[in-house]
Amino acid sequence: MTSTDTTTTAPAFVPGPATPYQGDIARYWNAEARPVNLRLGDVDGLYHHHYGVGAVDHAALGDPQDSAYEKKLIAELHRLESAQTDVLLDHLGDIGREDTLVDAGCGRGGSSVMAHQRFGCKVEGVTLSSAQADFGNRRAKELGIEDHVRARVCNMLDTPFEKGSVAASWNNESSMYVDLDDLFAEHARFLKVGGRYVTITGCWNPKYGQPSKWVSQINAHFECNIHSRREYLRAMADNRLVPQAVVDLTPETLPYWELRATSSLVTGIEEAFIESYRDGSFQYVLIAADRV
Ligand SMILES: C[S@@+](CC[C@H](N)C(=O)[O-])C[C@H]1O[C@@H](n2cnc3c(N)ncnc32)[C@H](O)[C@@H]1O
Ligand SMILES: CC(C)=CCC/C(C)=C/COP(=O)(O)OP(=O)(O)O
Ligand SMILES: [Mg+2]
Repeated sequence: MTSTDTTTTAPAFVPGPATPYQGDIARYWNAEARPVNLRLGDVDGLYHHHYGVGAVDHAALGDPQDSAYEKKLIAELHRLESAQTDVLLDHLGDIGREDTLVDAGCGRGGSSVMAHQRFGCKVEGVTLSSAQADFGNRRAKELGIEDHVRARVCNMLDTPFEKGSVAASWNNESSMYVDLDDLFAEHARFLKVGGRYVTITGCWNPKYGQPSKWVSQINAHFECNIHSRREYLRAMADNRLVPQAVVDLTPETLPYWELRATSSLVTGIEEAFIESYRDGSFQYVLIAADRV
């Protein structure tokens, strides 16, 4: 058979979006090509669609007047985004090479690749975007890990994974696109009893009262629907997910945003994140939960 002979393989069945909203989100991510994501990913081939955590290494950045400064700034923002994934992976518990993990809302697959590189396990990513799934599968092939890391076009509320078959799963900045009860019911279905679920997410702070104007601006910018911290905890409790750790990463992510706001790659959403984190209306949170 030649590489162009397709007669023996039927094309995979890809269902259409479950709702018109999901069609909007698929179109959004199919068209997305912001330099702030592609140029950061080009640093080492890990492509993320999430934000960074940790202190800025000012010594590594050097003098802003230096001609190499912009390149160093991009590398530093990317380092902080990969550090965010490391924090998420730190909370997955003991994962073995034989385990399967699910990356729900996997984007271009950066977190999936890092999980495989750390644990040697299989990682199944799902995204609404065929462009993202193709991109992630192409990267996995280039890295020679396509038998362990795979992305597919699939609604994370209705996945093909068997009941109780998954050791751990996560949503890395992807839970603001779905109803949390539906989301956690699906994770609880495919996770093993004793398995681990982790989310890193932006959520509005019930202590503030209602979503602030900044939160509304972020929702409009990304066409998403940010939930409150209370909604996360309630929906987990209702779906056999018992929080083991709730970590407020807001102070850890602010330096990333303050640095990003000085770069040439700004997208215009920086002020909304900085102001809402500062006024306490919005929080960057990690929740790790046991499937009981
Ligand atoms: C902000 S990106 C995060 C990507 C990735 N988790 C990361 O950290 O790089 C949001 C992702 O959620 C996905 N998504 C949104 N709703 C989804 C759904 N119902 N099913 C599957 N993926 C979904 C989008 O396709 C996109 O890949
Ligand atoms: C914390 C919250 C509320 C996140 C919303 C989800 C989202 C769009 C994340 C970043 O994606 P990206 O990396 O594509 O965005 P950008 O282009 O701004 O870097
Ligand atoms: Mg980004």
